[in-house]
Amino acid sequence: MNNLNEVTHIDNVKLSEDGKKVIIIDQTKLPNVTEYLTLGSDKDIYDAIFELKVRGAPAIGICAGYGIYVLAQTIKAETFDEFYREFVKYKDYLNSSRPTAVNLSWALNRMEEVVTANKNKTIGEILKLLGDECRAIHEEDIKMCGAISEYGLSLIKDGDGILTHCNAGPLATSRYGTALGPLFLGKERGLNFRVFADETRPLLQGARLTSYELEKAGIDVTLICDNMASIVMKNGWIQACFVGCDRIAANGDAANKIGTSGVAILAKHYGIPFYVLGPTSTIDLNCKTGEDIEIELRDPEEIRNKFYKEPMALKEVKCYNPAFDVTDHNLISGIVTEKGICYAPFEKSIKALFV
Ligand SMILES: CSC[C@@H](O)[C@@H](O)C(=O)COP(=O)(O)O
Repeated sequence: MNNLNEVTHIDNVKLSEDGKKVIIIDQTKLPNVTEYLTLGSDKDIYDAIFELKVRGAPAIGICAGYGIYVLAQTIKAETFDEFYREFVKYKDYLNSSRPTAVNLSWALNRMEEVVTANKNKTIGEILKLLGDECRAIHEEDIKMCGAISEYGLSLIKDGDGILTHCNAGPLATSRYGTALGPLFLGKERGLNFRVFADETRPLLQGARLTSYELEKAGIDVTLICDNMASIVMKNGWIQACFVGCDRIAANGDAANKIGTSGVAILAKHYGIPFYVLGPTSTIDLNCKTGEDIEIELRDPEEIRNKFYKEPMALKEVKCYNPAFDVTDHNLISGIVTEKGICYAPFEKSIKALFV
């Protein structure tokens, strides 16, 4: 296996062989240590998602699917009603771990539908179907990332400079990734891109994960601080911006890691195309616009002293720490999904994906 293959085919979330545990790579330890964690309890799974040990919208969905399956197997119930009551408790608990990435509730709802559609079956049969469903969620994501990578690759050419924000590579998904997928696929086909990765304050997904994945795969990557995006664009080094997404509203407004909307505004200023790449599982038609998307607020300590030996601000200093922002659809050149690329007017092109 070459390094490229090792990166694109990493097993960041999987089910244990006996199907009773979820195994993840602890992304908080990367890039220094590759440590696998085995999750068996509801608290283990909740904490892994809340603490970003597993992160990235599609990976969270895959982990939630496997997680609820693992927990469903521990339910002691004589009747369907007893089983369903406990199942919903676990589902609601996992669903409350993070609010913004819709893939979490999307995967959990899919799993619940398996239960409700099969009330007449035995609990053993329902468990078997749940096992099939969570594996299908994972398999489908692998296929979706492959298709997104192909469509994304059609938007860029050999030698282009691409700016990305946060991490939307294999660690955040299943294989290849979304925003980084076209770059890995291009590399496989002998194309060379020059990537600028925003470090992505405050949790540094760009520094810790994106530059790690790209460097390991032999792709030309330069890490920059978030406030350097403007200068690299002005220098003429960026031909396109590729970012992932956590929830896309029906009008094309797209929530992604905090700082993404700033990149889009800069790109518009410099006349650089700005693409959002994500699976249709990240589209939430229940959100009419970005206004309907809940933005996760996280612990101020992540700004004050995470990753520093000494705190970087006084303990009493107020901090505002939204984990995501919404990029206005007017700033987006195209939304790349596994079913094709949506262009403005997004309301129409997004709707067409679901007919
Ligand atoms: C393919 S992952 C797309 C997004 O989930 C990603 O860009 C992002 O914002 C992740 O945020 P995180 O807080 O690290 O889970």
